[in-house]
Amino acid sequence: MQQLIVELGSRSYPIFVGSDLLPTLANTLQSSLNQQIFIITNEVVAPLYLEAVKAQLGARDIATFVMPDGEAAKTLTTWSEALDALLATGFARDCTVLALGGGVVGDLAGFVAASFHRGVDFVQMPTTLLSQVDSSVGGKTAVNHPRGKNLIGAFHQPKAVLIDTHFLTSLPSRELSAGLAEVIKYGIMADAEFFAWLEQYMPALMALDQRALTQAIMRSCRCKAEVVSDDEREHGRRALLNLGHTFGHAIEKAQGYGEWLHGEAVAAGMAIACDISVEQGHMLAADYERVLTLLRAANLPTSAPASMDWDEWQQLMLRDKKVQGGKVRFILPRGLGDAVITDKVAESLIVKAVSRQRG
Ligand SMILES: NC(=O)c1ccc[n+]([C@@H]2O[C@H](COP(=O)([O-])OP(=O)(O)OC[C@H]3O[C@@H](n4cnc5c(N)ncnc54)[C@H](O)[C@@H]3O)[C@@H](O)[C@H]2O)c1
Ligand SMILES: O=C(O)C(=O)C[C@@H](O)[C@H](O)[C@H](O)COP(=O)(O)O
Ligand SMILES: [Zn+2]
Repeated sequence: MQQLIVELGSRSYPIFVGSDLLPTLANTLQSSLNQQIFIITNEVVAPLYLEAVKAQLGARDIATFVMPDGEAAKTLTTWSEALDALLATGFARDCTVLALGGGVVGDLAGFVAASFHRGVDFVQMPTTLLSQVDSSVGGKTAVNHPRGKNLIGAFHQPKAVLIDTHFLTSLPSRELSAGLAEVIKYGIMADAEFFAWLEQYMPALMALDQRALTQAIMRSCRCKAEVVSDDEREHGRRALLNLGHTFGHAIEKAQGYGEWLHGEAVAAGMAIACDISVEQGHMLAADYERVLTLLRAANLPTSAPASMDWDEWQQLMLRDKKVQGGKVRFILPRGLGDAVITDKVAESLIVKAVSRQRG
């Protein structure tokens, strides 16, 4: 098992990464779990892993909320139902909310933990690649709104994150690819060497090679942890983790939550951001081609759906949480391993980039 720490002073927490952590779960999480544990999971993950997790928690008081599957369930309605179930347990403020599932479960459970009794302990057991490399770390919790993605939520850091790569053995390949989009994101925005490593190891990652997966997860979590430690509440550089998301969130909303997976939409969004950067004379055309090649090697889309017109793009992007003074702020790469936050992008470049079709 490997471990790293998200440094946040008195709220610092460990991330444990390994390939068979379930049997020693209680030991590993001993200091992070309370006596009363409210597990939030979903209808797909529960039959696969819930009993095994409960069996490891020993003589604790355990209650469970099983939510519907999918992005469409990341709503205030599900959040409210989870809170009803939690209130019905009679659990007190010293309970732990444990998220067992992908990013949808984690984001919703985190918001339940942030709001129950004004905030209780939260532990993440992410079961998708995307949640293991990104959403379980950093404390962004949220639900979607018909007007846009993640519009309602809170910052609420977990007490611990337990990443078991064994979970990935049951993950559908489309979901694996979606997770790889966020992995590739770290390479583009912050780490050119990691990007080159991914070019070499993408076939191994797609084949679920355990060594390669562990390395990719560790490097991704290290990158995210470092950014979060530096700027927990996104006053500045944390926004770089949003590379591809201004476009991606617009795609997810426009297509109907769950039609495009989050990672797929982010992949297309990153291709658009790189395209703009090339047009602005920053990213080299050759590096842009490397990005497209790597996204394709991970079976990810590299262009937006043709059905979206410019009015829809504009409307949706203006609801992005990075908007300041009525201006949309974009995360644009300057080259591989480097990105900036900017509101200085000619509209014509954006129109061109979102409507360019590459198949
Ligand atoms: N909070 C953050 O910092 C952050 C970061 C990135 C993404 N997100 C959010 O995360 C969400 C996407 O997360 P996701 O990609 O994990 O999607 P998801 O949670 O919908 O999981 C993907 C699918 O895989 C299933 N699944 C989960 N674990 C499985 C397993 N081990 N075996 C088989 N099936 C399994 C799920 O039931 C679901 O059908 C989005 O809502 C996105 O906005 C949040
Ligand atoms: O942790 C962050 O910060 C991120 O931006 C990570 C993103 O991958 C993630 O999708 C996040 O939920 C997006 O945040 P939002 O503030 O744009 O809703
Ligand atoms: Zn994301």
